[in-house]
Amino acid sequence: MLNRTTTALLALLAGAGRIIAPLTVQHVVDSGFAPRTVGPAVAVGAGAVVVAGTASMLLNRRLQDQVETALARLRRDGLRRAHDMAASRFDRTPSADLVARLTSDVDQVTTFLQGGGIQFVTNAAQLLIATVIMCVYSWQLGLPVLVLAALTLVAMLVLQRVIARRFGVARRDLSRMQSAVTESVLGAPVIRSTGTGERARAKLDTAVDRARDSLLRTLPPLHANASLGEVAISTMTVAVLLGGAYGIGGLSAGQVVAMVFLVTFFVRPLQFLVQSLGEAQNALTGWRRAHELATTPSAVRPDDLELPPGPVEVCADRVSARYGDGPLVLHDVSVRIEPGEHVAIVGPTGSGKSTFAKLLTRRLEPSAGVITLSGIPLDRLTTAGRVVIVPQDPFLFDGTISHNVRLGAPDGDVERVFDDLGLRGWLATLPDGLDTRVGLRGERLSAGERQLVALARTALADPDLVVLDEATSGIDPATDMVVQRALAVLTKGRTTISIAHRLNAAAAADRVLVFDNGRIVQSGEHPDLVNAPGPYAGLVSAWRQQ
Ligand SMILES: Nc1ncnc2c1ncn2[C@@H]1O[C@H](COP(=O)(O)OP(=O)(O)OP(=O)(O)O)[C@@H](O)[C@H]1O
Repeated sequence: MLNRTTTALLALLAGAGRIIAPLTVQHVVDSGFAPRTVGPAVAVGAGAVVVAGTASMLLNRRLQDQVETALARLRRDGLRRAHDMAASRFDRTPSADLVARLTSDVDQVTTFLQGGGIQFVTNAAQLLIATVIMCVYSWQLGLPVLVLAALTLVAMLVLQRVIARRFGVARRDLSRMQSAVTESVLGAPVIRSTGTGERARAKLDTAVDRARDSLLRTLPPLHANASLGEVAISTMTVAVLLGGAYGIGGLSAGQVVAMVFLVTFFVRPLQFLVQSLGEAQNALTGWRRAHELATTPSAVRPDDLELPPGPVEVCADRVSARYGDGPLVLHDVSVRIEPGEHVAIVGPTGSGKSTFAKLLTRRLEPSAGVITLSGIPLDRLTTAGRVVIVPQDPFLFDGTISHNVRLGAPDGDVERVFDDLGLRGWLATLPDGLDTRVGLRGERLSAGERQLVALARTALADPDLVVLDEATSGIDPATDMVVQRALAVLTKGRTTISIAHRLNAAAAADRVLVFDNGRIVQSGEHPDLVNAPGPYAGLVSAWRQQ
């Protein structure tokens, strides 16, 4: 409350300080420029300017401080919520949208403030004070000024709409141009090798031209808006002077001059407020989008249960799944996986293997049926650190190998993990061992090496259920052997469900589940299934031919 009062007080001081000048001018004119009034009037005017300047500076600092602190909190809360978000929702939300909410949307507010938006408050105060003083001087002269101001306001708002619409188109064309530039740069090797440079450049030229034209179309209404302010000031000044000259309102010469000044002090903030309206709306939208993320209910519930220690039993009971409103892609899947069992999931492409893995890691919720881990329904469990998925192409952070494996744990443990997984030899081949930098998303490592880092990371997390999506390509035979050895150590004694794309991986599992068309159509040990009639025998013979 006290905070708000101080802010309002500073705004009034900043606004009123500027308006003292016309009053002192009136005093001097009405005294017939008597030397004894000029000195004090100048002193009062100068004092008012200093007070207004100081109040304005304090107000700006105060508002900027408060807003930036709030924005920092918004960013932090938003990121926490993004981390706490249910995996299924996180997967459905485009990552670009989440990133935008925490960066460019929040930046809109800062841009607005730095672009003078913070003077919104001072200008509003100035507008208010100028209106009151004008009406106190003479309502007969104040009234036409207010009527003209209302007409100007309507015209400005109409222009502002046009400006906003044209800027909207310009922003869309600019982002299309940015996408075209990004594609052209990232896809340069493809464009070069396919000899399609001419076509790619033509496409880019069109995007650049369109963005330029759209930006140019925003200029006429912007200029019209600026001119409108000048026309309004001139018209009102003439109205006040004519009114004053004909004695309307019975004003003294000094008061008429002061009124002329006040007209300027009135129209300028009006113009500023209307012009900033669009940016203020943008900033507000940005704020709202970030706020929406920061206040998303957390998916982590305080009454979530912990998994009992030790290897996990997995049970799916008549589970079906679909993506959004689409058709069912898993139908009535029922299976029980023993604690510590290694199960390989195989099947033709599109048969539902990854969908089943997504259900186990809650990146998708079943549309029917229940999945339990060690007897507890999955949606009642907190599984962080206990259930870990190793994807085909794991995400690596831009840092060292050690940083990517550790993610917070002490260094000693990292070395032990590499020893345990038999990866010392591989580490020795790297230029800086554990301190080798992996680059953005691990681009400086090969696909196989990224898998090794992910396996070490998983081993350090020490999970009880490992869901593994076996990498299908990009791994050379030598690295593959190292990966397989590390995998054997990692999965020992842990329940493991791996989506297998190769014969070796399927043959090494305790049991194979064969998916087809969203159903489990075969289940058993590899030697039994190979000789049994069914799709598995076909898959195996296809693998052998490869
Ligand atoms: N995000 C998604 N949105 C909509 N449909 C999807 C999505 N992901 C998968 N599907 C559909 O679900 C079905 C099962 O796909 P899934 O990825 O589970 O198959 P898969 O057996 O893992 O295939 P692959 O071996 O090619 O990875 C397919 O018809 C696929 O088109």
